Amino acid sequence: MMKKLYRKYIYKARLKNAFIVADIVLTFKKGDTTIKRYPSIAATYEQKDYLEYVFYLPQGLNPKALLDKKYIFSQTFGHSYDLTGNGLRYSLKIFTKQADSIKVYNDEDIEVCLKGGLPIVAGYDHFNKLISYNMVTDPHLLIAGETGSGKSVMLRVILTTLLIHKRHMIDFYLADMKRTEFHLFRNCEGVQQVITDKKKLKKAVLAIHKELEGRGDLLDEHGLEHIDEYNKLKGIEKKKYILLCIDEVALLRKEAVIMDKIEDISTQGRALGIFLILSMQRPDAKILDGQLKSNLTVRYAFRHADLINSNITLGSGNNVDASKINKAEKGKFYMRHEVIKQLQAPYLSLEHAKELLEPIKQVPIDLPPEPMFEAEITDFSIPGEDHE
Ligand SMILES: Nc1ncnc2c1ncn2[C@@H]1O[C@H](COP(=O)(O)OP(=O)(O)OP(=O)(O)O)[C@@H](O)[C@H]1O
Repeated sequence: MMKKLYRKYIYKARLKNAFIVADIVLTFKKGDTTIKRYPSIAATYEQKDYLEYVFYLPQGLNPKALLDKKYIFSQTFGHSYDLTGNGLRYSLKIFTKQADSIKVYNDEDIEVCLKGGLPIVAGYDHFNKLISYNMVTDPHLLIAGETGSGKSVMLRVILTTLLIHKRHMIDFYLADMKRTEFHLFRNCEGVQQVITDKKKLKKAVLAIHKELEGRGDLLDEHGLEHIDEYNKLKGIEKKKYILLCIDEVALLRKEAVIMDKIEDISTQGRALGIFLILSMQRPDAKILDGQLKSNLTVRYAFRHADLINSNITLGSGNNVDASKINKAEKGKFYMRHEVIKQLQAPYLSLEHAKELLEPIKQVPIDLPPEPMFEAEITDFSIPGEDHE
């Protein structure tokens, strides 16, 4: 009993000290006296995997004073924490146990992610909840991390999930610049092209860019703002979403035309239903310079080489360092979405993915190659479109 009380005292003292050090305080004058009110710690609960604090901000203290200084929690307790609250009452959970290192991809958890939009799977949080987000609202994703940190498995998870559950909504263009992974998706329904060389990629990117411009014109003509609105019109041919996924985009750093068009897609793709997933080992400041980087609003940072690289991917000043992820912690990453969270990617082996994709494999037909990308570079039409 005594021990427990003492522990609670120590816990409270640590959090109180954090408030003092970060100056999370309401200061006001009463007569000649300056009064300081720190948040009041109402309770501490020791749970199996975490320690929870409940605290209240003093009335009159802008919650921004707390949220701007959240860094103090990672400085005091490490990165495994979760802060939630309503402007007055807050819960701060400090996780004492790391989540299990392997979470096998399973239908039950994926099912929960499938409601609404285009679900992009991320990973398990501290509550063992599989987090995902909607690509229609957050259209472009960057995945970065050192070799062997889990990027390819992550892409396998994302693409397999989309192919199995949402292929009727998307045309997939998958560019595998390392020629290692995407053969898995060849001949799957929905996959328009698996591309492994720069020349073909250039044609594909130019064609997608042409489609981007065409869709822009269509929206202008109809006075609409989003391709989803266009698709609700009667008597039109619906436009599917287009997903361009490029593994190891850094190999394209000298390809000015490709990079230029990709930047355009990143700027205009949201409204036009054309989305990007780009992955790279080392976050390349040149490639990620300027517009493209700011348009890749969702970022997954697996283990990075150092803090400088981590800052390129996640942004600086957030007190998160993806180089601190241990080499043995495969599939662990920071997701930058609305906030930065540490997650554990589901593990999907190649064999398991093959098994899942088997029912949607089409028998390859020995026909001449797709006209869209094999034709002369002047032919930028998208298959399935009507042409005069
Ligand atoms: N989510 C995960 N859970 C458990 N283990 C994983 C996970 N992701 C990857 N691994 C393990 O790490 C190994 C390397 O992963 P992966 O091939 O995805 O790395 P990578 O970042 O793509 O590397 P490279 O850039 O060299 O291709 C996998 O073969 C697997 O054993």
